[in-house]
Amino acid sequence: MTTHPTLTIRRPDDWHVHLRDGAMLEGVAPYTARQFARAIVMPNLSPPMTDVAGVAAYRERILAALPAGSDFTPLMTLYLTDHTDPDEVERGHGAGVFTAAKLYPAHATTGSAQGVTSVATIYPVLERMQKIGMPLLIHGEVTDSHVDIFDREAVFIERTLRKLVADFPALKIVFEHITTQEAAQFVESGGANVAATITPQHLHINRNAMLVGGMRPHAYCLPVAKREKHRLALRKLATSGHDRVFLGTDTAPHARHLKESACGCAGLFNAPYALESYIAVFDEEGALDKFEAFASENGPRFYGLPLNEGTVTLEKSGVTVPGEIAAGGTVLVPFHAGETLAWRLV
Ligand SMILES: NC(=O)N[C@@H](CC(=O)O)C(=O)O
Ligand SMILES: [Zn+2]
Ligand SMILES: [Zn+2]
Repeated sequence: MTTHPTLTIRRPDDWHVHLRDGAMLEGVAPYTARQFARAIVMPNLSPPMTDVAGVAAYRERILAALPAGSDFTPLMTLYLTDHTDPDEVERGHGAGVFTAAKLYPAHATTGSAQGVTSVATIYPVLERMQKIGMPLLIHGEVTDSHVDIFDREAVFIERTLRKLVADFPALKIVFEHITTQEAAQFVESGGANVAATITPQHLHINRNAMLVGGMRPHAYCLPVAKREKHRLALRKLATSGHDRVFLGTDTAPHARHLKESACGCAGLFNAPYALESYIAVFDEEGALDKFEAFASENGPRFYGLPLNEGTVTLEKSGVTVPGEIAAGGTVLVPFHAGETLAWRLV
């Protein structure tokens, strides 16, 4: 009998997920709950989650969608708009309903039509968040039609993020799903209050995966995958052991027919094999000793939350990802569809 190498780590969390609502929520939530103890749940539903009552009710729907016996904890977020009231933010945070608030520049991504038109309009909200110690999560892309889509993250750093960080030196900021060398450098050289999440897809693929040999909608997400040098910079940062960089899958399910379309939706469904996808990268980079910090320690430390008790074990015995997964009365194509990954969650 051959014995496979194994790796046991403290139970991990996912600091960026889209669980959706209704039948889709019921279909996808068990995949995240199987791999992670907690997850930051993004608020870009339609309509978006803009108040305490709405977010509290959404949390109940998530808990109701979990498999019997699951101890998964959804950590909820508020969707910021031009009209967000600082008092509502503080009330929801104080009541334990909002873990964080999410800044979507208006029209940057899926479900961002009611996002913030100019960061200046929410300065009173950011003042309050800084005061009460509530993290700000940012989809960091400009939406200016004159800016090339591959440059939108790097331009956001220069036009918006540098000033934001300077104006709110004590505000905890998570630069979500970073995709560029510029973002990696910004976070690495930033202060103790600036962190980033990195998705599995941006560690595995560059833009060729989307465009070579035909248009491949299942590799399309936002921010869009960039050229190879950016992927390599992200891999270096993720596997470096840097303590302000952590796991956030950005699992974002869209029905197959809505992705395979003349105007396909942005987002990858990576929840079912997320840990398998990440650990492949750490193994390839010779950095398995850094995986636990990235997956299970850096996130809770940055958010000021306790580390999870318990462990999960991964085994280097291989797992083949199915070509499609039925969920929510429709069909989803998972990230790595049809591929065999070296490690599997035991
Ligand atoms: N990442 C994506 O491509 N899509 C996300 C939105 C987001 O995180 O920007 C979605 O909700 O579908
Ligand atoms: Zn986003
Ligand atoms: Zn997202």
